[in-house]
Amino acid sequence: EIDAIGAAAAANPAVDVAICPPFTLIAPAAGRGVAIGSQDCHAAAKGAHTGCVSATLLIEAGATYAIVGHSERRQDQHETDAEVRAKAEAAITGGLIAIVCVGETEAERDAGNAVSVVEGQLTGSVPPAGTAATLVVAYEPVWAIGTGRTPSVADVADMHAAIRAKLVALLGAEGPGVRILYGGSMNPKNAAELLAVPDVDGGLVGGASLTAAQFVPIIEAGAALG
Ligand SMILES: O=C[C@H](O)COP(=O)(O)O
Repeated sequence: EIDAIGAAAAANPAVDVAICPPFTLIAPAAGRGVAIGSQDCHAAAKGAHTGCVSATLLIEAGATYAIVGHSERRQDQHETDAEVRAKAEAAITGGLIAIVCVGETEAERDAGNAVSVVEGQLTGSVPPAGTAATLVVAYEPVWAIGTGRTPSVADVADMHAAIRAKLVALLGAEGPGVRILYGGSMNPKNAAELLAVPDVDGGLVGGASLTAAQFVPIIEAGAALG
């Protein structure tokens, strides 16, 4: 699958394509035509942290990106905003591009708090030294991950506008250039519509990234938007 995705990346050079597999698959996936990222990055550059993987080790294995603060880690490993920021800082300092994930739960959206929750996560998780070149933000409503449900285009637009405004407030001149990804049940059918929303600069694709048949049309949808 990865070779077919690599071919699609080569055929669509305007789109930055990366695969973020489990740690054990980073080295085998590297060097096959598509950028590689990790699904976590330890907050310390080195030291005695048995079982953890640092930015240095990730780069040695072939990674150029690191996802930090995915909602599953915030939930399962109880990662806080401060820990996510420390991981993002370690990733960036180590030479990786950090993909910082944020997103509200269904209960938080139902309560009308989605934007304020995400703004709070950004305030706590975004490294102050993040730049357009070293930082990516991924908005993933928790209730949309792996469920086949997505927010309305209007809700995505509202959230991404709020994220952009917060990034400008936090990072000043770097804020407008930070790429903001949408994630949560993106697939070949809805990708073009979601990617066309203002301030949606790409996707963080889970299930539909597992096969070239599903992922390549999403890459092509991004390329078609220029
Ligand atoms: O890690 C991937 C994202 O959480 C999105 O997953 P999904 O596209 O399967 O909903």
